[in-house]
Amino acid sequence: MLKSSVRCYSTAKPRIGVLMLNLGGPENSAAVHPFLLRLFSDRDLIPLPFMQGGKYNLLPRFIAKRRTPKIIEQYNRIGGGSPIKMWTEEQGNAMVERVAQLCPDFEVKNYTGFRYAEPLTEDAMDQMEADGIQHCVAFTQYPQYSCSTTGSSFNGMYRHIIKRQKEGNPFKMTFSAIDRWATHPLLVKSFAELINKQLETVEPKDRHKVVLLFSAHSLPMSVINRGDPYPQEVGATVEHVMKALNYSNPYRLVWQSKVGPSAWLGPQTDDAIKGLIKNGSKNLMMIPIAFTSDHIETLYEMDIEYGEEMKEEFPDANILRCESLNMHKTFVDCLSDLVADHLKSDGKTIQQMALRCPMCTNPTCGPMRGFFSSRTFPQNLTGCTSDDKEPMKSFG
Ligand SMILES: C=CC1=C(C)c2cc3[nH]c(cc4nc(cc5[nH]c(cc1n2)c(C)c5CCC(=O)O)C(CCC(=O)O)=C4C)c(C)c3C=C
Ligand code: FES
Ligand SMILES: [Fe+2]
Repeated sequence: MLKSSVRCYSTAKPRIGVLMLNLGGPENSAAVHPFLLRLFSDRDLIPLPFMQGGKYNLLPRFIAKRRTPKIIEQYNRIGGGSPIKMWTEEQGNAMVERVAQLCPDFEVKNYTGFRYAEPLTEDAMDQMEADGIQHCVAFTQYPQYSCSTTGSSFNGMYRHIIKRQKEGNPFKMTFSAIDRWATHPLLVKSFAELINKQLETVEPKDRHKVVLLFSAHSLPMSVINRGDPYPQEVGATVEHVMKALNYSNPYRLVWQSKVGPSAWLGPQTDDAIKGLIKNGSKNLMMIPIAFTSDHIETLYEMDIEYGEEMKEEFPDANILRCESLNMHKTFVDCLSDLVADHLKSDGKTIQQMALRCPMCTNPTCGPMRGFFSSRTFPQNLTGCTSDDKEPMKSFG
């Protein structure tokens, strides 16, 4: 629990901006191609061959253009676009309302910073500075850390900070980061509550037979073999949730959304569903364990591809899907607690941030990690005495 004993002596409240980082998604058909082009041009996500050529490299353009019609079709099936912006803004608004109660000594505003769709992270950072924000908390919306997701957003932020420095227009605001929260007790509680809610739709006699299929976005094996912490952190979330459920049901961790022909971490969610049904498990529940809201991966892939279409093939099967975290009350409390804890612990980031992947060869990862892991709040922001501060909790 948070103590309410932070004493502040400055009169004006420090202005904190919480930058909610995520991948983003296209809001309409016209936004699909620019989204995919940014995504396939990101070397922190996909180290394609011949990537050194920067804007002259044609491979991302070729892949994005070829993939666009198929992805437009998928977004059309879920209403024309991704709801990720709507959810991120609603979550952020509710979060700062609660943080205002938990941390009355700070003035806190939320911003959305997407990697591949608008509002872009770099633009959001510029906006924060223009709004007079004194300190930016880079708050990843991926609970489990991967260098291809949170790492990519942080690298992007770092490059933008350096760019403005070189242009002679450095940021005045300071930065700190919330980089991972895979085992935060309120995240775990949120999942347990939503799973129980879904289990209640099953007849009591069959409830304990439902196989809980925790499904996370997969990663290429090249990323796994580099030593990326994501699979371990996703596994940690799953184990904490199962413990909260008192291991009430059989369960497995499976991986979805493989892209392209290279090897990705498995088993794939669709193969696992088919295999389990063939092996006699008729009651299954998919749980999106690495996403904080609905978007194409839940609404199209899980609900349509693995839900509706699978039911045509296996009419006897009962394939459920646990609701996404979206605006679940306990989840909003989770986001608020993370930010409040960060502010009250003086923005100290955890040691984990300084550790690069054992096989990392990306020269931009080093400086970025050093930058964020060494950040603390400037004293004049909080005006608090040092013995008031609590150590930041680690939820990695
Ligand atoms: C934990 C979340 C995610 C990880 C890890 C991740 C890795 C990853 N993704 C791609 C390629 C694509 N991802 C796409 C969409 C997409 N990815 C995530 C999350 C993670 N990605 C989300 C939430 C979404 C949906 C966005 C929305 O609709 O709002 C896409 C675009 C869709 C498609 O073309 O299939 C691609 C491509 C790679 C290569 C990767 C790891 C290296
Ligand atoms: S890829 Fe993980 S630290 Fe560089
Ligand atoms: Fe993805």
